Amino acid sequence: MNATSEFALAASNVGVTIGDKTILRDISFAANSGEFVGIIGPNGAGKSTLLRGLRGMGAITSGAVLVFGRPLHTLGDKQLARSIAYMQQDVNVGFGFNALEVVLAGRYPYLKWWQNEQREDYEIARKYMAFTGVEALAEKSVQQVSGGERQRILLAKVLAQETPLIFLDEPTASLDLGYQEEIFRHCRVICQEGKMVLIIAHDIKLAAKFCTRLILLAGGTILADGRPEEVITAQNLEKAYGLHSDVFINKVTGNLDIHTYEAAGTTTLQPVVHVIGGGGSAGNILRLLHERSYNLSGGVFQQGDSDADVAMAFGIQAIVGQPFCIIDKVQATKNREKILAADVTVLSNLYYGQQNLDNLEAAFVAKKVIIIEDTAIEERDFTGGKASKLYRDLCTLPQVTVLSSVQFAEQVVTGEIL
Ligand SMILES: Nc1ncnc2c1ncn2[C@@H]1O[C@H](COP(=O)(O)OP(=O)(O)OP(=O)(O)O)[C@@H](O)[C@H]1O
Repeated sequence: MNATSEFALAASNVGVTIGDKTILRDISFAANSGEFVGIIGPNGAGKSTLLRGLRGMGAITSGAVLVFGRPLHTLGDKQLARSIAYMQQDVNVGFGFNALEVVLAGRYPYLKWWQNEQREDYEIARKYMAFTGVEALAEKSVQQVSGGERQRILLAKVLAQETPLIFLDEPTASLDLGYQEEIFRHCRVICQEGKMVLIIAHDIKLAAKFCTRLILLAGGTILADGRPEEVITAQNLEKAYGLHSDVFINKVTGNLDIHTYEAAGTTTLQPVVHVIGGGGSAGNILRLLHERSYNLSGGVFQQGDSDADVAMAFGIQAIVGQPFCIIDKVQATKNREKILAADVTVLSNLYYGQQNLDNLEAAFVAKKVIIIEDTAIEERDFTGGKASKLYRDLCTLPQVTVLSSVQFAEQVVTGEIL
């Protein structure tokens, strides 16, 4: 079988119907050797049915599957077993077998019916047990190993089959975070060595971190297929899972991250709110209001400031200035335009220096102001008293309400304010 000239795996218009129920329809994709493909999607989307069908274990009722250019149904059992190794979900591991015997069973496609495993088979089994870190368990009964150890033994078995394609159906289910990451890391190495792995995963963030490509299944068909950042979008998550979310690159981890929330307030017309902040003082306010679907803007934040990052992650329009620079005329004007356009302006528990004093001055033009005060202004004033005076003047205006951040959050949730 030529492993270089054709796609390793190609499905065209694959469908599965059981009885009168259509479980899969119009599934088309092609994958190359070296690709680490994650299949994600909600419960009942058809992921396991697809994997079984692609392995020739469940009847495909329409379409075609090619393995290195050859129709799946033309491959004999042993040929198929030398092409695709498949780790099923919740597989029963034979009672009374030790770990080495389980892994050795992966060598069956290479043995004649009268043959026992040869020295080479033992060497191969031990090699993959060492790779997945279970070599020391070789003589141990598989009934006496932990869930994580069991999964790594089964992964070694699948690898010992030495196939160019490896299908894994939720191999990380019930594993702790450490073992989950380990399985994905092993798969990444295997793919870098030229195999193709198709893995069903429920942990989208983990799949996005390790897989080179994701296929999102929903309602029995492919909703999205591509690089993780192309597939994992708020729109796709809403369509597939009915989830309200924000998808962003986590600055701490550098990985794609998802913030999910229960949408509230979408049925009524929400007021326009402008949040004045900076230095991390506005992040919680922006998140709270964004989750409740307020029409938001923010500023003037500084580049690199976490308030600017929160606004960007949530797609909130923000005015952002240079770090350590005085708010310039353009930013000051834009800030006032947003304040004037807003029904309510929230002034966060900001610390003031000369460079951001204009944020406080700008609040005077607002129709209605909610000041968030967690710390006395004197402790936040690095302007020699200028900010404190302005702040006290602002507090005396009739359109101003002063609340702690806890009171503000409570009143937003109960709908008393805004
Ligand atoms: N043999 C069968 N007969 C009838 N319906 C079936 C059969 N096998 C699966 N289904 C149905 O097909 C749909 C897809 O099931 P499948 O197990 O492929 O989903 P899945 O995406 O793997 O789900 P999960 O994430 O819960 O494991 C489900 O609605 C399931 O009930």
